[in-house]
Amino acid sequence: MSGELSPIDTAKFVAAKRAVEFVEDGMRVGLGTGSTAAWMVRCLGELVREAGLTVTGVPTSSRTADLARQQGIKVVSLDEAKWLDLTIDGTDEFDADLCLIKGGGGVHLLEKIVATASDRMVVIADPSKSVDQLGAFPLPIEVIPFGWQTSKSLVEELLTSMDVLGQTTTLRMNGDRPFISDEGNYIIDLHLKRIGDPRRLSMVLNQIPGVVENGLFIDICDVVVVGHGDGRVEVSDINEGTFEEDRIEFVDTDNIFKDV
Ligand SMILES: O=C(CO)[C@H](O)[C@H](O)COP(=O)(O)O
Repeated sequence: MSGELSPIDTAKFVAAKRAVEFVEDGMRVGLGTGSTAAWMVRCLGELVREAGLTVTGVPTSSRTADLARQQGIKVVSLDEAKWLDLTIDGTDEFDADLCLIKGGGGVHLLEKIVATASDRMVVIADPSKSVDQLGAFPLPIEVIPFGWQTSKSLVEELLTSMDVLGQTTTLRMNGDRPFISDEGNYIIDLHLKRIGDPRRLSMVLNQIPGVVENGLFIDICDVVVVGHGDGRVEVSDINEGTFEEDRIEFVDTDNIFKDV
């Protein structure tokens, strides 16, 4: 293993390295957002440059689009690609059913649209993302700026009848201004501590008109690849009911930091 990477970066890197093995020549691939997904974009870029792999990428954020282009990956919009073979993305939490909380980076709306338009979603994670029950990580909801305080109050009222442990809600900030998503919306974080019924919560949150989308991914993720700091990788496929262990022996980070 490389001595240059911290254990957490090694974990993210090996998960990403293993996940890009799912990508086949000619595939249209959804590219997630976040620090783990960035490793995946670099690993994919390396395959494009060094192994001649042909892929078309649909990024889930402007950040990922910039990185993908820098890595030599062809980038198109979702409507140009129409449908995707595969999406690879990070997560903030995943449970045993491969339900997720995403949106720590504020782009769960685009991530959910892209993952839902894919034959398969592969999630890459370090072990800290695995939870028995979702909810320790704040659940983001993207809301329309118009009447956002009213939408926030409606969400708070709704939470009183939900199976959750905490009910605090906060507007996500960027310094002294509200954080603005790529789509021009606000993000409200729900500090729920424990979510008893993620499926129901996801459905009812999206019934509030000002809520565009919540960060719960239910029945969307097919495979989770968990990397470890010592190079071990675990691959769980919920549809096949399989679990495999693997190891990435050698981490060569020189190639993946090359720009084209
Ligand atoms: O959902 C996301 C962005 O909206 C990210 O995938 C999630 O926040 C994980 O990020 P990281 O890999 O940096 O821990």
